[in-house]
Amino acid sequence: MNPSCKLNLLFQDRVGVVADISSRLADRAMNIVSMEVERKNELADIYLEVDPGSCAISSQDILETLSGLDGLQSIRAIQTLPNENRQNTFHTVLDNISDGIVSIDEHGRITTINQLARTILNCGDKDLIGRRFDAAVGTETALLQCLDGKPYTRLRRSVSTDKGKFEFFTSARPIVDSSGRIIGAVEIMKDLKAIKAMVEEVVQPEKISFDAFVGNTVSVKQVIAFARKIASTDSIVSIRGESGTGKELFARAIHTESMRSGPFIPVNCAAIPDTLLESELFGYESGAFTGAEKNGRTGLFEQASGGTLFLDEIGELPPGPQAKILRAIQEKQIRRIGGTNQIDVDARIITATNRNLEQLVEKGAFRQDLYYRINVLPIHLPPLKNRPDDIPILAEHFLFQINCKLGGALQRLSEDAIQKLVHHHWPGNVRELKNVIERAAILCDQSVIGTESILFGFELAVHPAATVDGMASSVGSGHLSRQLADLERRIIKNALASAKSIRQAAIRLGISHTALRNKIRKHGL
Ligand SMILES: Nc1ncnc2c1ncn2[C@@H]1O[C@H](COP(=O)(O)OP(=O)(O)OP(=O)(O)O)[C@@H](O)[C@H]1O
Repeated sequence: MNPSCKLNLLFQDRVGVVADISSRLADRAMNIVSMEVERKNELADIYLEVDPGSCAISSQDILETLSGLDGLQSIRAIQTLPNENRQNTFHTVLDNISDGIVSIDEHGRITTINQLARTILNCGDKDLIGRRFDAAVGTETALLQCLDGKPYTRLRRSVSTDKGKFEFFTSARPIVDSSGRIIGAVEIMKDLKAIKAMVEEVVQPEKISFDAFVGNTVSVKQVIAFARKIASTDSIVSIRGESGTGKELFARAIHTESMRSGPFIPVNCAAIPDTLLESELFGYESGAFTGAEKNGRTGLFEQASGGTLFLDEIGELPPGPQAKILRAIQEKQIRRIGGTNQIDVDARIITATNRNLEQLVEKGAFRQDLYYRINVLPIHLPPLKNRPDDIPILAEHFLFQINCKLGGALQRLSEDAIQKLVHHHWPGNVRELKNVIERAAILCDQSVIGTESILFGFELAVHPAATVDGMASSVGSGHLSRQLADLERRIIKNALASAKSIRQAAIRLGISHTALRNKIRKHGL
């Protein structure tokens, strides 16, 4: 069979151009496979695909056949017609999106199906276009019911395919023409594994970048710009700011941006008992002291080598460790307790404190030489009350995170609720805001969170419904079973919000993992 020939002809626009082309080709027994006409000003741009039929006609013959036509300005052979290009682009886009998509016409015949939908529906590379959906795919027929005007949203399905088991959420909508008549339906499938990975990335991103540090005010933008500049250096950074202003988050972002290959090791200097501080920081050799691990232990300085050691609450360090840390920073070497060798450590140091280090130095509670050593690149994180414009976006950010974690519908804050947040003085800074929003999301079962669910610390004592204990005392009206179900839902929501995983929440609630999963499903959480 001879290959088809594709041409682009440019004509002075006139009546009968298309008819003339058709009749010339018909006279020579050549068939038009497709023709596209684009009118531009006085010109007609015509794209043509011709099947030369069984006769041995070359593309040169076709060019000659059409060359004498009235008004023809140019004629050239082309590789693809515009519609083919559009189709190719459409299929490439469709195959590269992360949802499975299949559409059918009004008779239930497949009109589009992308690569992911083929995988999920286990139909490989079969030619499916034009085939009845139920005959071709055979898994379920809900999409066909959509042709009767029955859409569905997020139905959970699972199928076993030769590539393994697929669990997915599927939604479908009828396709209507301009008069409202149903002319087809489209189904969109979301792979559950991909959704879970995305939720994890949102709720607990592996790498914290400055994008995770939410804030649009000038002061925040300035500290981020400064931190970006110095992130890749080895200099010690000292982050100052009230409790809950995001010092650790910021330190993690600097570490990520520094591109150091080693780990980020956070140490809360105030949380480690004085007697253990040195062994934790510098490690020890075997048999260094009674109760020590048999094979000795690597300290946090060594663990952070090649990465970042984050010394949080450095202002709380007792004098002994202060001197040793100073030496380790200056010499870039440590000696394990009970050891004789100096060990090289290449850890970038970031310190943080909410204390006034200058006052501590004055009082003699913090070594002056250590103060000067760590105060090379100070960064001050502003308290939340000084940047009220950031409150709404931070609140939306935390609400989105908790909604993703709880898995229910996305909520939003009412304008009054936002005003209540903006007018609070935030002694606990961003951490307090995060807690307030999480509590509101748990307390409120509506899609819009109002002021009554925005409760600050001082309001909790007088608002019984804000605690799980209080929930039981907030007796409403309605059948007991309904009220109990409502209470159960709130308790589960609460447990899920405060636990790291469903398994952990189940342990806290004293029920099995499966029982909790069933209840989560029952309550649509
Ligand atoms: N700008 C921000 N954007 C997003 N989340 C933030 C921001 N600031 C703080 N957070 C969140 O608030 C919580 C408290 O932040 P973080 O622990 O970093 O504060 P901190 O200043 O180190 O507190 P502390 O001094 O008590 O140790 C964390 O959950 C953190 O992710």
